Formats: sequence, C-alpha cells, structure tokens
Amino acid sequence: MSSTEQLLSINNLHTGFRIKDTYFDAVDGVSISLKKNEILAIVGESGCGKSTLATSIIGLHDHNKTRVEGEIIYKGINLAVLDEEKFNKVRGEEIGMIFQDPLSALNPLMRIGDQIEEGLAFHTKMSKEERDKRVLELLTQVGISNPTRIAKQFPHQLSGGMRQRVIIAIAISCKPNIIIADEPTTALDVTIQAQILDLLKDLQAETGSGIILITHDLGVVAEVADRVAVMYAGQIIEEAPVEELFANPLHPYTRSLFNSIPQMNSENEKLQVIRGIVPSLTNLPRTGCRFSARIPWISEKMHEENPSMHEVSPGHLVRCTCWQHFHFESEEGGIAR
Ligand SMILES: Nc1ncnc2c1ncn2[C@@H]1O[C@H](COP(=O)(O)OP(=O)(O)OP(=O)(O)O)[C@@H](O)[C@H]1O
Repeated sequence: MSSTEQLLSINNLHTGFRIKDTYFDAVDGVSISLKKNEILAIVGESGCGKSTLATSIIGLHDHNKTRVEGEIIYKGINLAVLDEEKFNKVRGEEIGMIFQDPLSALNPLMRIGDQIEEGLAFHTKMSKEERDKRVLELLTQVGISNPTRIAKQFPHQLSGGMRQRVIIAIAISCKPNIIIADEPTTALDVTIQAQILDLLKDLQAETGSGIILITHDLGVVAEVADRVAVMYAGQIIEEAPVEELFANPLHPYTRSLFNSIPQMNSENEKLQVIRGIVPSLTNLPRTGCRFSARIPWISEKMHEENPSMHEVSPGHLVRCTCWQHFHFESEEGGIAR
C-alpha cells in the first residue's frame, strides 16, 4: 500500500561506462520516482540497465570508468553528485541494498553477527552491548529462529535462503528509508523465493520504507509490486500501477514480455513473442524508437522521431506512439493480436 509522500526522485539520469575512451550510457535518460510505503519494480531483460540504475542510486560504481549525470534527489540532495565521504553516510543509513548473490555480498571470513554489527558501529552511536542485542533482534526479525547460534556462524555454514535473510538483516539494520533489492530471489529455489518475498513485504509494511525491486521475473512483480517500470535498452518504456500493467500492457516490448509467460489454460495457443535481444551497449541506437528494429513490420512513420513518455491513463505512461499500431507478426506475415 503506497502513500503519496515522495522519497526519491530521479530526473533524466544518464549513467555511462567508459569503453576505449568513449562513454556509452547504460542508463539513458531515466526519470522515475519512489514513494514512501511503495514497492516499485523495475523489470526488463538482461542487459537493459536495471543493475546500473540500482548502483547509480546507491553510488556503487567505479568512478574512474563511470559517468553519472542527471538528478537522483533524496531529501533535497542530488546523490548523483554527492562525494564519496558523504555517500558513505547515506549508504546503509538512509538507503540499504540487498544483492542478488548473498554469498559474494558477505565476507567469508567474518562471523554473521560481526557483519551485521559492522554497519551499526559505523552508522549509530550504540554501545557494544546494544549492538549485540540489536543483531539478535534483526536476525529474529528476518525469520531466523536460533539467532544466537547463527550470529556465531560463518556464511558458508548457512543455506542460500538463510544467507539472503542475513543480507536483508544487514540492509535493514539502520532502518533505511529506501531499500534497493537487485534480483533478491534469483539465486534461491521457488519455496525459499516465496518466503523471502513475504519477508520483504512484511518489512516494508512494518517500516514504511520504499523498496525498489529489480527483477526480470514477472511472477515476482505480480506477487509484491505496487508499481512497475519496464526498461528496454537503457530507457523506461512503460510505467504503470501493477494491476493496470498486467491488465493492459501497451508497449510492444511489455506485451512480448507478458506473452513469454506460458498460461496454464492456453495449452494450444501459440505464444506471440518478439524475437531478438537487447542490443549491446556500444550498438544501442541512440535516436528514434529503440524498439523499432525488433518490430520491422511496423512502419517507421508509426514511431515518434524523439519518443517521449505519454500518459494514457492516470499513472500509466508509455514511450513512443508505435504501440497504437502494434500487432504481433504471425508466421504467415499477417496480423496476430
Ligand atoms: N562496468 C561496466 N562496463 C561496461 N559495460 C557495462 C558495465 N556494467 C554493465 N555494462 C553494460 O551495461 C548494460 C546494462 O547492464 P546492466 O547490468 O545494468 O543490465 P541488467 O538489466 O541489470 O542486466 P542483468 O540482469 O544481466 O544484470 C549491458 O550492456 C552491460 O553489458
């Protein structure tokens, strides 16, 4: 359940990586906001720029090879230009991050309790005794039933699901206002996935934080998100409240994503999907509709020259005008809807 209080406002964000002395934007003009109490899902295929967007928000990239331009406004401060020292305070204290692979995010040589305590020591004025108590509280809060024993263990002694719970405990330890979860359940099996998603929903309801959930899995989106932004080739191409997007996906790319999920009750129906992949960073078309090359049966005239986002119903925005003329190409070359 989201409120209207804005937590984060991203305006015309460009994040480029330097490849042979030229910067190529992996995030190319993204504007999106996050409200308090909201779970905003960012979806799209591998390579579309989801993780780059996440690392830009939390300032975790190689500054020598990455250029960030635009605005990431949090509490009136532009995080895109914040120096590293100040960012260290924001990271963890104001914005927490949950990574995809808990094993590589944890220090293999440090006990679980010490890893959770580290952030508390850096960001709070708690005494050692208070921190030890808080570590046990946090482990309990993320559903670990024997916190005293687990706090003394090392990462390799825990299962994947337990390790992800520890990562979540670290992310929420300083009660951040924003949590960024990058594919938090991808490395886990299905039953554990469901438990972790439930845990995220519960924590969000309890703390009122806003969550940005990065995923390629529309099942995960349906389960937890309030609002969804679909990314393609570094841009957001559609944005809508979750029910609206699932009921009425408009952009050809979004429709293709939905069509790639087999339905239980449509065994005999052929899936209408669009062939091809997200172009590589150095080959991204930087002008016109980026999706046009994947739908060549839609004439150039149907695309905008400089595609912008259009609000088609309250909160539902779609890029370019091609969606109005789009149909799937049938094998016979005719129209399939
Ligand atoms: N450090 C980097 N240097 C150069 N190119 C990069 C770097 N990191 C990512 N890229 C490129 O930027 C583009 C976006 O990558 P990104 O990881 O953000 O996509 P993604 O949607 O999160 O994909 P995945 O789900 O596979 O992580 C891709 O073309 C990727 O190859």
